[in-house]
Amino acid sequence: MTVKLGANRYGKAETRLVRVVKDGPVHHIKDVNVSTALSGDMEAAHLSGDNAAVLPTDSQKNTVFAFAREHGVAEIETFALLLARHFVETRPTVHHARVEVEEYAWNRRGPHSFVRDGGEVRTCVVHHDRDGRTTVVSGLKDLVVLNSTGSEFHGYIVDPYTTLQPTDDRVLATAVAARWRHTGQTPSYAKSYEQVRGALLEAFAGTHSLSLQQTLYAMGERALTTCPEICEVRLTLPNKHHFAVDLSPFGLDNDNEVFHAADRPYGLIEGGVLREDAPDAGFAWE
Ligand SMILES: O=c1[nH]c(=O)c2[nH]c(=O)[nH]c2[nH]1
Repeated sequence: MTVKLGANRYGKAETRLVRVVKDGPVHHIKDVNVSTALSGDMEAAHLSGDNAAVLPTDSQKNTVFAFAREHGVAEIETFALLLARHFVETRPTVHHARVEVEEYAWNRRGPHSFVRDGGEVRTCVVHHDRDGRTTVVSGLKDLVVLNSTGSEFHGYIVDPYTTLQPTDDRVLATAVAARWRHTGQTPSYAKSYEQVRGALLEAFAGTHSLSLQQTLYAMGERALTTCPEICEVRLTLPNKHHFAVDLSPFGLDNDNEVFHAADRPYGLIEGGVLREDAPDAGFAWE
C-alpha cells in the first residue's frame, strides 16, 4: 500500500496578546487572541524531518508580539491581514497563511482602569496566498439575546416520538455566533461590525418568530441589506430552551412567568444567507 501526505498546516494557536497604547495618562487597551497557520512546501518536514522550509511556530508567535509593538493593533482584521501578508511575502516556502483573531472587550473605568466586558467576542479569519488572493471573514460570538414573547412553534412533524406541545407563545433565546464574508477591501471593519451587529440585533428583536430557523434567515437578510460590503453571512444559533415550570402541584398558575432555563441538550440551528451574486467563497470559510 502506498500513502501520501494530505492537507496540512501548522502554526501557533492562541497567542494571547494585550497591547497598551499610552496617550499621556490616558491608556487604551486591546486584548486579543491570535492564531496563525501556515502551509506550503512542507512535504520534506513531514516525510523526512527536514525542517529547512519550516518557520517555527515560536517565531510566528514572536512576530505577533513584535508587530503589535511596531504597528499597533487597530482593527483585528487589519492586524490579521498584516501578519498573513508578512508570512507569505517574506518566506518563499510559505504559500498560504490563515490568521484568526478574537478580541475581548474592556470597558473604561478610569484613565488606566478597565472592567472586562463579559459579553460578546469579536472575531475574524483572514487568508492570504502567494497568488495574492485574500479573503476576510469577520464575526462575533457569545452575543446572548432573549425575547420574552413574540415566538411561536407549531405545525411541525408529529411522529410516534413526539411529546413537544405546539405553542403560540414562548421565550426565544440564543447565543448568536455570526460570521460574514467581505466582498473586497472594507474601508472600516469597525463600522461594518457595528452595522452588522446592529442589524442582527434589530432583526432578532423585530421578527415575530415562527421558528428559530425563520429568525436566522431574517437576521442574515437584515445584515446583508444593511451592510453592502458583505456578501454572505453564516449563523449558528443554539436554541436556549426556557421551559415554563408546572406550578399546579402548589396551587399556582404560570402564564409564561416562571421558566426553567435549561442548559443541555439544546437545539442547534445553523445556516447561511448570501447575495444571489455573491462571488465564489474560495478558501474564505476554511
Ligand atoms: O425554533 C425551533 N426550531 C426547531 O426546529 C425546533 N425543534 C424543537 O423541538 N423546538 C424548535 N424550535
